[in-house]
Amino acid sequence: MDEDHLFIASAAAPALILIFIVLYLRREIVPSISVSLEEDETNQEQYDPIKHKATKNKIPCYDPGLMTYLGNMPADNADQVKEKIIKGKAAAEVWKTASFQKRKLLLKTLLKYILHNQEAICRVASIDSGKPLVDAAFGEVMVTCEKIAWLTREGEKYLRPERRSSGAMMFYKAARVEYHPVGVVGAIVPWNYPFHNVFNPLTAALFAGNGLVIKVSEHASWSSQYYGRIISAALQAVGAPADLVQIVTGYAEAGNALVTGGVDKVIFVGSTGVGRAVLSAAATNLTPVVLELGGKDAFIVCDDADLSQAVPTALRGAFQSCGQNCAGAERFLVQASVYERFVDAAVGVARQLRQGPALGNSPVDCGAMCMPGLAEKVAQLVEEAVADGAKVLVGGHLVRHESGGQFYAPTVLVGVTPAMRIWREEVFGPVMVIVQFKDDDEAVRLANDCPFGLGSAVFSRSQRRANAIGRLLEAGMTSINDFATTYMCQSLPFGGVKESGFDRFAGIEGLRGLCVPKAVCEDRFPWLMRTDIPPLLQYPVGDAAFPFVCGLISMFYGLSLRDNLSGLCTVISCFLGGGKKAGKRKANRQEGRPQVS
Ligand SMILES: NC(=O)c1ccc[n+]([C@@H]2O[C@H](COP(=O)([O-])OP(=O)(O)OC[C@H]3O[C@@H](n4cnc5c(N)ncnc54)[C@H](O)[C@@H]3O)[C@@H](O)[C@H]2O)c1
Repeated sequence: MDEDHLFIASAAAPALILIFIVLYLRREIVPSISVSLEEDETNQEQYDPIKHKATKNKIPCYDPGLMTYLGNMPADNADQVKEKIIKGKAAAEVWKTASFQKRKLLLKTLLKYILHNQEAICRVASIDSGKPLVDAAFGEVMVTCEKIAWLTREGEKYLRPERRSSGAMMFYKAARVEYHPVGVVGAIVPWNYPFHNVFNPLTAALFAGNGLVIKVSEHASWSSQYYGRIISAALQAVGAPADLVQIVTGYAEAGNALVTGGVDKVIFVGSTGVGRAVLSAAATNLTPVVLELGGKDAFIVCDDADLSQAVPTALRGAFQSCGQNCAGAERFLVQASVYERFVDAAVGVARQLRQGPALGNSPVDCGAMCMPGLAEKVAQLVEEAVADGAKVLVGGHLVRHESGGQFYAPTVLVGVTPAMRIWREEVFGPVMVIVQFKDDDEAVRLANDCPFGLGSAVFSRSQRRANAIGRLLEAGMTSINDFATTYMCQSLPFGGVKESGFDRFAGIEGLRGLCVPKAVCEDRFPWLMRTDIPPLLQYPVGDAAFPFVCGLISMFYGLSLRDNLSGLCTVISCFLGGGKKAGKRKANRQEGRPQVS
């Protein structure tokens, strides 16, 4: 090395070390939290619906697969819910000024905990809902991690004030939208994904600067105590107000109190029937509501689809979490020429599915039905369809497991017609209904012949064809050559049309929906131009006021140059003539002289 190089190297080395030191000191330290799981250890007592009867104040909890009794959770009454809302409001007042850096730190603290405790989270969710660990890893943990990753990466960009055009007439004004937190969000969620259903509204609401009062389902309340401890620890670790998140456990009364108790926005995730009740209760205080309701998604397989891709995806769409997915595929529409092959392949796999308690002694593909009575409801829908001419190729019955758990067998059903109840009603269970179609028009007609419109999927080797079909589907979401991927792209809005609800949760739209979009307009060049009302428009207006305004309108909005120029001439002539008159009247007024008309 010559002397020059030696000199450069000796000068660069300290600079590099300095840069590393600065970067090291400036690195973000995400706090670690530790949360005890001991209190959630299950006992081995068998759940007994008579001995462990639900009461007004008490929710008995049990594992729907093993049927072990997990203990009771308190059922909040209306007053207790209102107290929680008040606490949440006070905390939200403090949190609304938290910097984006702090909000991100809170979310990253949660993410860090989740990543280091994936197994514990999946086990707790499996115990509470009956789903296998793999399904919990997908539907509870992975989507939550993606949501946090998106919020921390892109959320700030969409909540910062956004410039808007001010238009030709207002060229001298600067316009923008500011996104201010709504205050306290009230979320009411179902039982199907106990972990994700809590952390989904929580992460977005808190990131947008709000507090959250969340009511979990009476059918999956037990795990909420563990989530509550995670949330408290994370809030404390970043110095956020302790009361920022309030968890409500209870029945319909508690849900109703949350809707009517003064929250600033309601996110309701649940059935269409209860959604209607929530909407009508929210009308009392004119509280805005997002409704994320039921679904009965169509899954369309065209004759040119790659069946080796479509069939495994279809099976996951039908049997993930035992079909207890709002955006689960329920109606499989398959083109006639590939129908037999599709059915044979699906039946071949469905026959091999293992079912049982998620945390039992042997591995399972399908778990239990979380809600009591749901397995029987599914059985009734299938039996009725069979009585009307449908044919069960696999399953089609309740499963009597030694644990006594709530199981319905993974089922493949063909020969279903639109006249049957199972065609129109949400099953929310492991039933794959496969129907043939002739051509693309018929596929679209069948898919849209449904009161729901949440998700949808289209499979074709021609992406153009799949998109053409997808555009015609009455649904809030469409995945092309895949299933439910729109939800893994967390920048996309989630929500449906028709009886699947309205407004959007998740994505840019959902995040901004948790804010008040405040319109702000100010002078663009305050040092150069101020907005004064021209004298002839000041009260009392001058004689030329009307032609002046008409001239302005033609000048700015005329469709031809001639119109624009003619408007300009009118404005100038009014200004020169009428302006004087009005100016004189104004001067008279100011001097207390009588006005001359
Ligand atoms: N679109 C979505 O994002 C989405 C996601 C998951 C589940 N779901 C739907 O949820 C349904 C299954 O869940 P579920 O059986 O728990 O639904 P549900 O409507 O019975 O209950 C949902 C929640 O509402 C509460 N509730 C009941 N009555 C209430 C009232 N009068 N006022 C306020 N709250 C009340 C419940 O206690 C529960 O917490 C399915 O229809 C499914 O499609 C939709």
